[in-house]
Amino acid sequence: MELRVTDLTCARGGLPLIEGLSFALGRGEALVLRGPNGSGKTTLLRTLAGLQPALAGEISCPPEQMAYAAHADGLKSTLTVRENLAFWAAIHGLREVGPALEAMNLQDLADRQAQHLSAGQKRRLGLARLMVTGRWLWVLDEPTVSLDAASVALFAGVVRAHLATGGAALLATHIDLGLPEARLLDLSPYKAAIPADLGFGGFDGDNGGAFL
Ligand SMILES: Nc1ncnc2c1ncn2[C@@H]1O[C@H](COP(=O)(O)OP(=O)(O)OP(=O)(O)O)[C@@H](O)[C@H]1O
Repeated sequence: MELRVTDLTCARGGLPLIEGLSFALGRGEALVLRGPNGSGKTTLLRTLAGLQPALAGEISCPPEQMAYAAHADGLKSTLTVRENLAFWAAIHGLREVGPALEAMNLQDLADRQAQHLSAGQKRRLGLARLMVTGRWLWVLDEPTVSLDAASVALFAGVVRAHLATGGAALLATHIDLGLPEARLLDLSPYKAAIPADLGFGGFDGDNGGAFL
């Protein structure tokens, strides 16, 4: 099983951002997306995860096989850390949350409500959630935001363990995760041409869609 993306075009706000993108990601592999702010990394991940349609191209793997972690952690604020994990585990037909608690160093916080966690602790819980989905393909958007160096290292270990058990990970990140085995995919060559029918100055891809 693998993720195969063929000749993909993605857009945000109605404007194509990436076009002609093809790559493959198999089990046991990690792929890190690279590209400057606004180059479309989040847009690509959202498209793969089925949150928005592709303008063109093919994605071989359905969103149901992916665990997507976006900027927002998607936590239930009044549930405890353990209850949050149990909630997600139940949705995915799993029961065991102990290894996920341990892997992201959450045991001492297991009975604390998510709303009372620090930003980094919330992020650790959001990442521990990946482990109770049972899904082979992790699609991760800036997973290390708010994490300290020790937690980044913990997370790299979790990803490595996932790869070792036949998983795969596609990540957008600006930092060095400490995963030297990961391949890099630079999105710069796939930058979409500005549609000619815009008819004026251009589009600044990094300012939220303001026209110059
Ligand atoms: N909801 C939205 N509506 C319209 N345009 C958007 C929206 N969200 C983002 N954009 C624009 O789409 C472009 C691509 O954004 P995207 O978030 O995919 O880039 P990115 O490569 O992930 O950036 P970063 O490295 O800053 O996280 C940017 O120009 C951005 O301003």
